[in-house]
Amino acid sequence: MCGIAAYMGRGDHFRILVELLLELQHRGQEAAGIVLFDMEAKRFVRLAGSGVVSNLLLKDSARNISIESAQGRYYGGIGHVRYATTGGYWGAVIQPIIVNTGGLNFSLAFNGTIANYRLIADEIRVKASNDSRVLGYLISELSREYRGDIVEAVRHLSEYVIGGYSLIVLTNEPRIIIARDPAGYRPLSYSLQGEDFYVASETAALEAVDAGEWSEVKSGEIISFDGFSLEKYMTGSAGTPYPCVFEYIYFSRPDSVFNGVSVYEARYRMGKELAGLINGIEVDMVVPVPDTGRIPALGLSETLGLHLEEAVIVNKYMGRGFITPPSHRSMVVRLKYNIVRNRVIGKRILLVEDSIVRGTTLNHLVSKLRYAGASKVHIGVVSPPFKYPCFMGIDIPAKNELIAGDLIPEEVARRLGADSVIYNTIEGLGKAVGLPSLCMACFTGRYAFKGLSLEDLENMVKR
Ligand SMILES: O=P(O)(O)OC[C@H]1O[C@H](OP(=O)(O)OP(=O)(O)O)[C@H](O)[C@@H]1O
Ligand SMILES: NC(=O)CC[C@H](N)C(=O)O
Ligand code: SF4
Repeated sequence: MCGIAAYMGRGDHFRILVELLLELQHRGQEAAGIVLFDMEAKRFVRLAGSGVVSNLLLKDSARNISIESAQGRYYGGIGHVRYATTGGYWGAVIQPIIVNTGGLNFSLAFNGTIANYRLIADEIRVKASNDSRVLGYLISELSREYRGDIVEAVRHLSEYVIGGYSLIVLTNEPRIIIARDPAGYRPLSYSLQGEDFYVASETAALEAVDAGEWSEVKSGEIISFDGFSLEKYMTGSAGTPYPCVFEYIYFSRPDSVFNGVSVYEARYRMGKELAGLINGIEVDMVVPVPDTGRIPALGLSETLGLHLEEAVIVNKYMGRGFITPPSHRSMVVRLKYNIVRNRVIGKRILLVEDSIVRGTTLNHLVSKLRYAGASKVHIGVVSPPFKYPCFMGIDIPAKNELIAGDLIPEEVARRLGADSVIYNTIEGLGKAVGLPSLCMACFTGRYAFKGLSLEDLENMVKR
């Protein structure tokens, strides 16, 4: 799940984009990039590299760009933090990318997955090992069909794409175009203050940089800003929205609002829903798995009147384990948590977790709690069992990598070394979010792509 951002206005473009990306760092830690439009040279300037956003500031060219930006040389810019879902990890295909084909020159940053990118690449006869480049070429190809009109190209994108996307395009006019796919899987929000236009994946980022009153881009909506006027369009094929429920469970910041629903409140209610399913076990305390497990643990402990103990301490410099590439994931998770021993010795613990996907986190944590002296370790998890892969922007892997793929909760508990695992229900989760429709395909196996089975989608991604 990547983070995307944009700014066009009278302020210091580079500084504002760095700030927005820092506020979106939780959505991608593998690479970061910024593209600005240089008004004097009439060209794009790009600063990009592997790792977190602060690494960008250490690059040789960052100082110059920052000085020139403060002097007002740039007008319009976009940024990206990457968490890979296709192609290679870390620095492989860092966004924003720059597309320069057939007379069109623009930069693109996108959040999501284009599951059929290989098929599209064959069709439009381009070579690409990653979906972002193919998406760029497809927008370019479609724009040519519509006499260079990128908005019209984006309006028709969903007729070709299988997957999910929120995207930002910066043209060399310059103009910023932002869009969410018709299902609205991924978040995107903006704020227009006079002539200052701010865009960020999440509302919390806009609030944190004081961008003023924000709005969310609607599912299927396309917005274009040229520095003076803002125009809104709708994708031709806009249908039922299916926002990603995993944004509420884990991905988004709790201080964000997604489709008008506070992520904090949704997480709190998930904990309340789970509380109704805890019976037949005796516990002395509720212990959250930090960070994301904290708010559901609060909802659960307050509902059951149980003591909440922050007995798992997190090393925040390790980042997020789930979005760490496989080569480093186990090390990150092993070093990320430590236990406050005197708080858990001889205690019966109910560990509250937002999600169990591969089981990496709880494998480490349950054994650490046992070693620290906990007498019982039960696990309450506010999402239902993850059983199916995601093709819309989250690296939820093939069934055989999912711990609950083929196992019942008792077997999952045994694998993790826990006394029991209690999962939320699909109904309880839906009720906690409270929207009329949601994507929950990773729990149900029901994808919103007409006529395509799980097998078809898996084959599409593999080929
Ligand atoms: O079963 P797994 O495959 O380990 O995935 C699930 C875990 O990963 C996430 O934590 P993460 O460390 O990414 O982020 P957080 O600090 O925001 O909780 C999530 O909160 C779970 O703890
Ligand atoms: N998490 C994302 O949105 C990833 C974007 C794109 N699919 C990539 O892998 O680079
Ligand atoms: S399958 Fe799961 S992770 Fe993917 S978009 Fe749907 S709810 Fe989100």
